[in-house]
Formats: sequence, structure tokens, C-alpha cells
Amino acid sequence: MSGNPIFSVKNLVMDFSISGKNFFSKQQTLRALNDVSFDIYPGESLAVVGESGCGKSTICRIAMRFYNPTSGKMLFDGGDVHAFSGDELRKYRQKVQMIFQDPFSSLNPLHSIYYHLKRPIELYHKCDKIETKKRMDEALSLVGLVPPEEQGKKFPHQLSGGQRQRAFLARILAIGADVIFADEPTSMLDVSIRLGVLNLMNKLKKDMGKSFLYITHDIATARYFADRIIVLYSGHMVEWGDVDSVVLNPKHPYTRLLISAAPDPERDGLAKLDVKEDVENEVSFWTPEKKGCPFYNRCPVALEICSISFPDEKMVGDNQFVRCHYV
Ligand SMILES: Nc1ncnc2c1ncn2[C@@H]1O[C@H](COP(=O)(O)OP(=O)(O)OP(=O)(O)O)[C@@H](O)[C@H]1O
Repeated sequence: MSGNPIFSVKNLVMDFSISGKNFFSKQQTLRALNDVSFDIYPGESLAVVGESGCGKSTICRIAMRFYNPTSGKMLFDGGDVHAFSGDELRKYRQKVQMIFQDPFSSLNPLHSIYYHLKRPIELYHKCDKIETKKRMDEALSLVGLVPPEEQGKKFPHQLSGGQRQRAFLARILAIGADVIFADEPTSMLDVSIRLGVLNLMNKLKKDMGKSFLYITHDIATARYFADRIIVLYSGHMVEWGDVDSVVLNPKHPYTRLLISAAPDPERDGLAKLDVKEDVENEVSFWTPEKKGCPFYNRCPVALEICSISFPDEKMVGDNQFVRCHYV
């Protein structure tokens, strides 16, 4: 990508203290993210994929400032996200927004859709009544909730899941966000309406230059919507790059496992790999003391060195990178 990134993540580490199984067991430290770095450019979508518990949502929560990172940084427009205060913080809250997985709890059931849009327009843009109404109707039309005068008066319970996600995106547009963290925004929707929401996000990206961090465990939607992709395993970036390169020519054994589990005739045979019988079904519990590759236990091609060190990144294609000793 060319130009300056709008949002950057630099060597992010996130540890959580968790209590043991019973009263007498001591506290443990779970390393949810380990040395995660990436950039998001204006008008692009970057997907983060991986199985449950690999740390995808933790990235969003840190970006929303729910947590401070243990180490590393997030930068917006060059400034440290977790050091913002006053006007800088206000601007950050306007420009970086999040859409959640559950469309049924993200809107207040007591208020109309117009109310959800009016508040941020008053707060961030200080418009008069006429301009506020114009902006609300514009936002609703942009997300396909038409006619806006009719849709805006509705309450969340009168909308379908897909329409609620559209209404939430209208709110994000009304606020004026440029970077949108989308945490599995279509996973709770019927398959038939998922595509509509993905197409809408694509339109916002292409026509309005919005940037997306798209969290998903679904490779197919990542390929459909994203320009680039990061494969996360147990908090570690194991492979990343242009979405087509990674999906059509995966190099890391974990990426190959993930992709071979999602059938696609276009790449039939490309990702075949005999994967060891799963030692653990869950992502391994990573701690700050652990060394090596987190996929070591499940990897069919693991070398001895894989239990000792996690290698530096290697460039394996035009814009494709992997951290694997075997490749
Ligand atoms: N506040 C917290 N305290 C303790 N552990 C946490 C906390 N938040 C997340 N974790 C742990 O960090 C790890 C990563 O969680 P995260 O929610 O980011 O995963 P995920 O990839 O988004 O999973 P899913 O797809 O199921 O949402 C998990 O092991 C989770 O249990």
C-alpha cells in the first residue's frame, strides 16, 4: 500500500491475569496477543482471521480503549491512541468507531433510529435542526434504509438484524468515522442477508474511503471483502499479506489447515495438508514464559527448532509474509 497509514499497531502485547481453577490455585498470566503489528491505510479493509480465542476481539477492545496494552502501541494519525486526552481523545472517538457482532444489543430499544443518529450529530457537528435532519436522512439513505423519513421513525424491534446493522452503520457515518473496527458484523445474521451488509461496507470503503479492520473466522467473507488478511494463531501473527495470495497460496501450516477446512472449488487441491490429529481443540493457552511457535503441538511438519523459537517474518510472495521455520 502507498501513502501513510491511518491506523497502526506496533508490537502489541496483551496479558490478562486469570485466576486458577480453584481457590487455592495461583493466578496465571494469559498472553492474548504477542507482538502483533500491522497498518491500515485509508480506503482499505484488513481482515483478521483465526479460531475462537486467538485474540481477534482483544485487538478491537484495545483500539476502543477498553484496555491499555501491556506493551506496544496503537497509533491513529501518528498519535498514541492510549495517550490521547481532551480534544485529541474527542477526535479519536469521532474518527474511530466499532460495529459489534450482535445487532440486537447495539441499539437502545427505547429510542427510535432517528434518536440514535441525532445525538452524535448534535455532539460532534453542532448542527441546527434542519442540517441535523438532512444529515440523518443522508446517512439512512447511504446505508439503504429508505425512505429515510419512514425508517428513521422506527424502533430497533421493528427492524431485522440486517437492517439494524445498517442503522448502526448509519450512526457511524453520522458521527463521521473514518476507521471502522467491525467485529464479526455479519456472523449473527441470516446467510441470505450477510452479503447485503458486506456489500454495503464495501461501498463505504470504495465510495467514501472508509477503512475497515474486519474480524472474522470465516475465510470466505474475508476473501470477499478484504484487501489484505492477517492469520492469527494463539495471539501470534503467523501469516499475512494480500488476501488472494494468502488464501490461494497459503504457506503456514495453520493457514493451510484453516483454509482446507473451508471448501472452495477454485483452490481445490492447493491447500491439502495432513494435519496432526488435534492435540487440543482449543487454541493453546499462551503465557509470557512460553517459547517457540504456538502451533508446534498441532503442526504436522514441526521441526525441533519450532519448540524453541518463533522465527522472524519471511517474505514469501509479492506481498505475503509468514513466520514459520519450515517455509
Ligand atoms: N478481560 C479478559 N480477562 C481475561 N482473559 C481474557 C479477557 N478478554 C479476553 N480474554 C482471553 O483472551 C483470549 C483472546 O480472547 P478474544 O476474545 O480476543 O478471542 P477471539 O479470537 O475474539 O475469540 P472469539 O472468536 O470467540 O470471540 C481468550 O483466551 C480469552 O479468554
